[in-house]
Amino acid sequence: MKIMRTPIIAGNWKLNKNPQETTEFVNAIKNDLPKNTDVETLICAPAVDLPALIEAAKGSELHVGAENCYFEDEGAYTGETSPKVLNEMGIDYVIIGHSERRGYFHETDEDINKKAKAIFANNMKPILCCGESLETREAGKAEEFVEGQIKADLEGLSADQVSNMVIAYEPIWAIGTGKTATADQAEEMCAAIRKTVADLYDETVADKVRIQYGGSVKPANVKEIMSKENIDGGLIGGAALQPDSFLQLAHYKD
Ligand SMILES: O=C(CO)COP(=O)(O)O
Repeated sequence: MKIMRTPIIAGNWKLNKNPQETTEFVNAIKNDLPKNTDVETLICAPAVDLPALIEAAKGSELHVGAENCYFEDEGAYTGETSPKVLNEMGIDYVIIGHSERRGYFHETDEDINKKAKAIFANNMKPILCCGESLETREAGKAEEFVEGQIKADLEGLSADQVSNMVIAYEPIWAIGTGKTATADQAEEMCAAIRKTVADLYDETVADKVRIQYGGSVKPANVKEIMSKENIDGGLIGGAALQPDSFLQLAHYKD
């Protein structure tokens, strides 16, 4: 029996859309979103689009998120985004540890852990991404690898914090490739992540933390993925860029 955690359907726009496109997208979806208590919806946009996203989403069910931030609130860190300012602007969630940031921008588990702490210190919630490469999966080491990421990234976080955050399992080989992990593969890893949280904290925390799957989620496969016991949401790239596709994902229960 699936424990009831509020499902969370989130778009990660990556480096796509400008402020005008952001406003147009939100205007196209905002009156047709599910009630927050039924399915939580969220768009995570590039930092330069956040003022437009926040303005357009005002008064609607849509939550607003950033794709990244720094772990310091202020100082001499040219080019970085302050978590303090994101909170002041009205941001709810911040994605951390996406494989693109780990890979292209050399973010370490230590950086990601500091970011998680900074996000909580600023009253927002992290969406912590984890996931293995194809090479690691083929070597039979996927679970061990992801467990290592989770342990390092959650280091020093309280039970209450972890209960309120989101973890996104995104196998690198399924991102933007059209190659989805099967719903069973996704479920297997999400269950392993929940068990890691239970081992690090306790069953209550593990029952509360929401775990998303990400990697080629689309309207055609979202229902099956969301039917799995340990999957509480989707973190969606490509299929979250078009309003009609995002609405179909958000209404996967209908
Ligand atoms: O990386 C992802 C979301 O963070 C997944 O991207 P796609 O849905 O385009 O595969």
